[in-house]
Amino acid sequence: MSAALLTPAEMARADALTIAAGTPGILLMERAAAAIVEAIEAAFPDAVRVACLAGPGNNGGDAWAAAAILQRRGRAVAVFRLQPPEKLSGDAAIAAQAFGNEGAPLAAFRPEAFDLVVDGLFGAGLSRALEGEVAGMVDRLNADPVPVLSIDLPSGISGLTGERLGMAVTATATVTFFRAKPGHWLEPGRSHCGSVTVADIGIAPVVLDAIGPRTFANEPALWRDQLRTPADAGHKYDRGHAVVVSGGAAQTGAARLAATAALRGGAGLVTVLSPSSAVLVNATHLTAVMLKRCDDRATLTELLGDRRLNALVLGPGFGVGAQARDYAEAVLASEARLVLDADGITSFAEDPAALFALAAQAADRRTKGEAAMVLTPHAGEFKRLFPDLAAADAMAKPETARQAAARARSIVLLKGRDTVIAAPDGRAAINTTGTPWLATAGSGDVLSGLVAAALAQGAATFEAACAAVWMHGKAAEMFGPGLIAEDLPAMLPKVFARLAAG
Ligand SMILES: NC(=O)C1=CN([C@@H]2O[C@H](COP(=O)(O)OP(=O)(O)OC[C@H]3O[C@@H](n4cnc5c(N)ncnc54)[C@H](O)[C@@H]3O)[C@@H](O)[C@H]2O)[C@H](O)CC1
Ligand SMILES: [K+]
Repeated sequence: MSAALLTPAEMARADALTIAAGTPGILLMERAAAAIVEAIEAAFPDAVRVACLAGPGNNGGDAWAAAAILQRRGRAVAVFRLQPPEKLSGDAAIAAQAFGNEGAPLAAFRPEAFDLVVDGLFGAGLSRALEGEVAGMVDRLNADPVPVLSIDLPSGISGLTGERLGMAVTATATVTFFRAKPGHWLEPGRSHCGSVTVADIGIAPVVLDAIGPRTFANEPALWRDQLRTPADAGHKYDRGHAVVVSGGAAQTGAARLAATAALRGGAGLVTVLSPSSAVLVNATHLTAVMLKRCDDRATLTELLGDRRLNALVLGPGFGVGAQARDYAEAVLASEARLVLDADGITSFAEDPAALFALAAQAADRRTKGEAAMVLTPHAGEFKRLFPDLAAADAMAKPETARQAAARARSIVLLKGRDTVIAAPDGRAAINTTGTPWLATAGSGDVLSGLVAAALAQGAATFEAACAAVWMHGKAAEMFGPGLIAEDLPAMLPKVFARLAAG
């Protein structure tokens, strides 16, 4: 469960359970402070003049406690605080008292006079936008090149949604405790954190049993065991047979990108189903990927009668309209699982409920009612199927995707700089890989193919989507700048090697 993310409320519960089990809060604070200092020693060994900014609560308490340790280690430390020590309460008051002096008012802080700034203004307790002198100070701090280490969260960032409340500190590094929060992985919070360290401060993982986290960082631990390598599988049929439906003669590239990705992603066999008008075009481009003619729903239904064809991608380059709806219905009536993307999604914009009903029927036929469909919308396509959820912009992205997944009885893979994958049972994973270069034509087609590859191998539907998103992003990271969609499938061998290396 190391991939579990805790909301600020769940984190407070973890604190409370730990304190109730006998660990004094001040000890947690001292361990937090020790972790902060350790991160400073590692990342900023030469910082002599350190400013610790202390807010009115326990985030500030962490800053006072860290200042005391830094001072004992010979660094020139100055505390700038929103409240004088006598105004503090609880553990923060204890930590402030333990520091040698009462610090100076925040207004006296000048970033340029320091080698490092420790941001202990607000953390999990941030409840409204930064305002007044704090807002002005954060502005000045962000404008200055001095490195910043934020405690728990960059002040101004919501731990739940990653949103900036008004404005927020831009940190070089962030040290959080026990488990990361959604705000460390969701934009813009992710971009404000710099490098994130999750420190162990003695909270026992057993508290997670009581908390029951439902949000995860999308790391291989979530799904690695669901992928099959040729070693596990006896022969190619054991790794399934993915199918991609091609568009007409002028729109065949998207399907081939998805098909190539499905093959590279580990499906044992891949077939492109092509309308007669595009068979020749597809045939001239395909080698290991097989090709079959398919012009209507009856043919598709007959082909899917062969249950070895167990995963199908519909949408990329297919065209918006009734045939897409017909084909989706045929797949959901079969034993194959469906990846519905692009035009396939848009074709249901007039009647999303019809799609969700088909998906629910398909799920009801599966063991444990497992989702039979993965929807892979970007924000615009998401809005076509879930206009009300897309409009609820105060809702955290994992929650938006979760509600959509429950409504659609499908896995919702909501693409973006911070892609979120959600399941009808409430689980949501925030992706941790990728680069801005992925915003290029055809990148989504490749992702759909990778989802189909994992489904073909028999991975559970949620884990298949998580694995595909992680590998898609890792392939982009490993390729580097100048990426185009065609470059991605060829990177998969390196991604698999990285996965095998652990
Ligand atoms: N999680 C752990 O194991 C530990 C967490 N620690 C640290 O505790 C903070 C959370 O402390 P808390 O007192 O609940 O909240 P904050 O310090 O983040 O906020 C203080 C206080 O500020 C007020 N406030 C909120 N928003 C604003 C605003 N925009 N302007 C002015 N004032 C605001 C509000 O009243 C808050 O209560 C956590 O982040 C960790 O750093 C433990 O110390 C160590 C273990
Ligand atoms: K902070």
